[in-house]
Amino acid sequence: MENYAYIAIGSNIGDRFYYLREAVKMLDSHEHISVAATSSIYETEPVGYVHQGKFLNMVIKIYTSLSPFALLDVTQKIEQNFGRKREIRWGPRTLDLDILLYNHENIETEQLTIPHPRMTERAFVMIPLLELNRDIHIPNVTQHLLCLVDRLPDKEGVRVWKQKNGEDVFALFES
Ligand SMILES: Nc1ncnc2c1ncn2[C@@H]1O[C@H](COP(=O)(O)OP(=O)(O)OP(=O)(O)O)[C@@H](O)[C@H]1O
Ligand SMILES: Nc1nc2c(c(=O)[nH]1)N=C(CO)CN2
Repeated sequence: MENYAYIAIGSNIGDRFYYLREAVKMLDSHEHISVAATSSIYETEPVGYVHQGKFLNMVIKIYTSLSPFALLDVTQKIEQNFGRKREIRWGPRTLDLDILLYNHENIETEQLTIPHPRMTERAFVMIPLLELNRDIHIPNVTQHLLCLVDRLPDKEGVRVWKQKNGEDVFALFES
């Protein structure tokens, strides 16, 4: 599994914790994906379309032998598996998986953009990402990421909901 990727996971309908856990389990059970690290889980105020419930958000790091497009196919199938409906842009969803980074690649196609185009504007993504790797480098971003996050307007709405517990990927889910 020669490639790494960071994936943001969000849910704001139903049993949000269940959806996050199942998404991580389904990714890890794929023969070409191995989950290497999970952030804490954060409860976050909705951004964009604000008339919806709070989200649970987290970021994970994976290793994979899949191409970025094959990985997108897997994440979209997992979303569909949990009955995600796309009704309102940035609206409520049982499960949302965004590929943030794939190695150090820049990809710009209609189907897939990496780095994820809105990731640096979103504290609900950047705070868990920096928890996993404070020294992470995002292609084409020259600003210091901690300064960047400090200026994000949604930062106050991001609170730890379940602290990461130990090094085991699934330790988080056992308590
Ligand atoms: N890096 C990426 N990760 C996931 N999907 C992506 C990415 N880049 C482009 N897409 C495309 O975005 C499309 C719409 O995604 P989606 O409906 O999840 O958007 P959203 O979650 O409502 O908004 P946002 O993209 O701002 O998070 C997907 O069908 C997918 O093809
Ligand atoms: N707090 C929060 N707000 C959002 C989220 C999300 O995951 N968390 N996802 C969105 C669309 O991708 C739009 N707004």
